Amino acid sequence: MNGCEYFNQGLCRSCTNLPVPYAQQLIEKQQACAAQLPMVGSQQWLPIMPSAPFGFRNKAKMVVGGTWQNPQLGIVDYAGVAQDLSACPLYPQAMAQAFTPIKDWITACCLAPYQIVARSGELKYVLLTYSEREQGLMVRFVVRSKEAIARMRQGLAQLLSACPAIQVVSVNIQPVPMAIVEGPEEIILTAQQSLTMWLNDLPLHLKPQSFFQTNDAVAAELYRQAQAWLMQTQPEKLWDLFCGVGGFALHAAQCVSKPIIGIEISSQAIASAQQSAAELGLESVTFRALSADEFACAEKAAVEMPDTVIVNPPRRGIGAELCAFLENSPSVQTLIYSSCNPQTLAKDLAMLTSFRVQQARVFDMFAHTHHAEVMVLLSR
Ligand SMILES: C[S@@+](CC[C@H](N)C(=O)[O-])C[C@H]1O[C@@H](n2cnc3c(N)ncnc32)[C@H](O)[C@@H]1O
Repeated sequence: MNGCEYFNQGLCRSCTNLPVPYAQQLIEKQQACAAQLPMVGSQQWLPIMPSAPFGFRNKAKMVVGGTWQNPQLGIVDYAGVAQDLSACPLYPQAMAQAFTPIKDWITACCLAPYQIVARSGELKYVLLTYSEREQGLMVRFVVRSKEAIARMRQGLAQLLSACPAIQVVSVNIQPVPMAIVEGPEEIILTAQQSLTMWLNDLPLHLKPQSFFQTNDAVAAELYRQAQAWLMQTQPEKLWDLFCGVGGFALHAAQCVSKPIIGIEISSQAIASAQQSAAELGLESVTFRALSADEFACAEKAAVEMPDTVIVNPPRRGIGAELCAFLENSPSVQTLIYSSCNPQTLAKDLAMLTSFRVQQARVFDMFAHTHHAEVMVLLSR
């Protein structure tokens, strides 16, 4: 027995490591990361940050299957057969409690689940995010077209009264019959436009399309670790590249009173980060919506360079251009690289030949899977 009936009955295999006792999973994950990152010496690894074994995911990505009269939220196989995963133990109870009212509402609005093979139906995914401190939910419905939006607007009050934890409801339009989860257009139905996530007592305002770390407790420790390293190195000027809604930059501003610039490609995420900075009265932090590569190359010609850079890129890593930029920017003495993909981290570190690893730590953001978040402190 491992705490998940779906796994035990062979109905879901997403948590591939579930049969391995959690303490052993941590040992194996640490070993796998160390093997992928030979540039980190054995003495440089700090103890792995564990996750709670269950109830830790602050977001759920549910494929919608079944029929509008009897919708299923979970996974759908290639033959179109749906497996409901509403009782997945990775979700906090408050999130799990929302699934029934959401299903009832799908029925009330006659939202037909999208059929991949027939290319019929409307509703593709339900995406949920839970804020523990607010005890609030953001619910996004990914649909094929705008056909059902009027019905959804009309029924909104019914959904909010059936599940008062829901604070933000939006509809994402994804017309393309491909595996991409969401499309560029998002229509927010509620007056409230963002959900406030709290980490280490900092408010981070999450809008529907912005990125947020999956596991609150582990993310909070990730940001505290970055703070601890910054306290040691005492930066004079800091950049946070790929800053999202500002997690690293806002935490850095708690312990560094020098100028901090956060850069992120999503203007929505930047608006959220600016809102947090204003609420916290942080005048030393500025945020700009730009591609990190473009910003770095333009700034090099234009203004003062930083001595410290934090990077937290998507799975592809920072890539050759940004590595070359950091290599060729002698003012950059300290680099903190947080990665959700040890493979691309290893590739990037191999290009950063002027930097040496000082410390590294694995964060078990994605328990029961082979995925790992690794953060590394480097100095020139
Ligand atoms: C792994 S997330 C990290 C977000 C943030 N650091 C955090 O802790 O939540 C990566 C972020 O990079 C952003 N991004 C993707 N490509 C980018 C680019 N070329 N330049 C700047 N930001 C980019 C994404 O929108 C996303 O918010």
